[in-house]
Amino acid sequence: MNEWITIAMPKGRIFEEAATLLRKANYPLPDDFSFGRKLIVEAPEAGMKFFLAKPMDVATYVEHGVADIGVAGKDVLMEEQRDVYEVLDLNISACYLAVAGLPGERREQVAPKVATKYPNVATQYFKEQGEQVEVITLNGSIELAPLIGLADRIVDIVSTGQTLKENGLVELETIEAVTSRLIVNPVSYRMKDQRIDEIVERLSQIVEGGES
Ligand SMILES: Nc1ncnc2c1ncn2[C@@H]1O[C@H](COP(=O)(O)OP(=O)(O)OP(=O)(O)O)[C@@H](O)[C@H]1O
Ligand SMILES: O=P(O)(O)OC[C@H]1O[C@H](OP(=O)(O)OP(=O)(O)O)[C@H](O)[C@@H]1O
Repeated sequence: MNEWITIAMPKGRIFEEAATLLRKANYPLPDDFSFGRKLIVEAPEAGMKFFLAKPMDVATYVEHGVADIGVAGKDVLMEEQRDVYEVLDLNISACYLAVAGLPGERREQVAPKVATKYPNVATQYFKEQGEQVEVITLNGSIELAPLIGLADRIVDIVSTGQTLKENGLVELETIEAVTSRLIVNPVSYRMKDQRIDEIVERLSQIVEGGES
């Protein structure tokens, strides 16, 4: 067998779509690939070892080289700014980052509070807009912040818009489109270039063929 490739997979909503891509690319994945409570699964025939990580942590594992490659949302890559190569847009888990708030929020307010799971993205965005804000970092349920008076606006992921709608919030500005990306550790790319190129090629055929 060739050398092993270690892959960091994100738990949660991206996982199934990424697993479907791998299956379509004909990688023989083991029966326990749904992981359950297991965190590491091997696919010996494919020469691949997978581990399951929090989506926000995938780029950290890849940067440190404990994973050769990984699947991460563009939102995570923008927030984390890790030293990894972003080699392929997998075109899955599409959503976007946006600014939202209560309807009629006074935009001229001095240094409004902005709640978000993406403090770096929010800070950078408002700096580019020339607007002074106070960023408050939360770990989830971001839409709650303006409803209970913690923040004036939020920066968060929007997909269907359902969460904003059900909580009476409105989108104010779009920041960036988000899809999941294949990322690679720079040293792994040098040491295992043939194997990684083959994976990128097989996955890109599925993505470009509109099969993802
Ligand atoms: N509503 C959504 N629709 C589509 N993609 C989304 C949505 N929300 C997030 N994503 C994408 O999926 C990735 C993972 O989101 P997910 O909600 O599974 O994990 P998380 O919220 O970061 O982690 P956790 O819920 O475990 O704290 C995000 O980084 C983003 O790229
Ligand atoms: O536009 P929608 O389709 O409603 O999706 C957007 C919601 O999905 C994500 O939340 P998630 O489900 O990850 O929960 P969280 O609050 O724990 O981040 C995101 O943070 C929004 O709240």
